[in-house]
Amino acid sequence: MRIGVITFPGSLDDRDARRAVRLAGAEPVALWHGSHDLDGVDALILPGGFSYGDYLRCGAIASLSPIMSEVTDAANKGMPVLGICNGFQMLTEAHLLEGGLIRNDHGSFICRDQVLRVENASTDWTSGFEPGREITIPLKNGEGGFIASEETLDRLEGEGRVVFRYVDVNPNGSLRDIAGITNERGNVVGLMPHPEHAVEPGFGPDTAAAMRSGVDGLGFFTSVVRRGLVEA
Ligand SMILES: NC(=O)CC[C@H](N)C(=O)O
Repeated sequence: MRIGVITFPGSLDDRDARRAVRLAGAEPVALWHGSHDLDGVDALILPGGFSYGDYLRCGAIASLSPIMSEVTDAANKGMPVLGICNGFQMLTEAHLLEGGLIRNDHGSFICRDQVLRVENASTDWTSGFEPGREITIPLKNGEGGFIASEETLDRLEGEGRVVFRYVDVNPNGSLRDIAGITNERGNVVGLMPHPEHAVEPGFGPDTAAAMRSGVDGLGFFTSVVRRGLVEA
């Protein structure tokens, strides 16, 4: 399986995403935002970072990059697409996911190890987790507050499209503690915390629970690889 990781001007975590893909047993493919060529990949990752210096709104300018028309077509045809942090912001700006991300309610950038509950373990990127499993992965952002209308929130909840919820602490004022969501089909997933930074023991979060595994983020990448192999 070949998984494309798109680099935008100001991307930061594209390299770690490619490393996570490799550790999960797939081939990472570096893609450039200014291209219209997805190079025949089987899945896509929009990585974290500070695309276009976070001007206007985080992810707003990157969502208009040339490659986003191909990303949109591929997503609508069912290709697995994962947006991590800045990538999640781009997916909402591109209307591939609902809602939006606003400035953290406390007004500051936050960087911490964050516990999440996997609420939906049937998406392309979470099928390897048991439903309800709690995982710890890093969180680092300035605009992580998830918002949507009450009607949209009710629909997301009713359709099981809240994929991750913050546990213990709501770090940014996200409505209903939502950390990540999916589209109707379950192939497009976006979340604020960073699974690609928790894929190797000794390099991820240093809380006691996370130290026991250190690889809570790897399941995102192995989930899509396993699904790809099953469907191949
Ligand atoms: N880690 C990230 O991707 C950060 C996203 C964005 N620049 C923010 O601060 O919200």
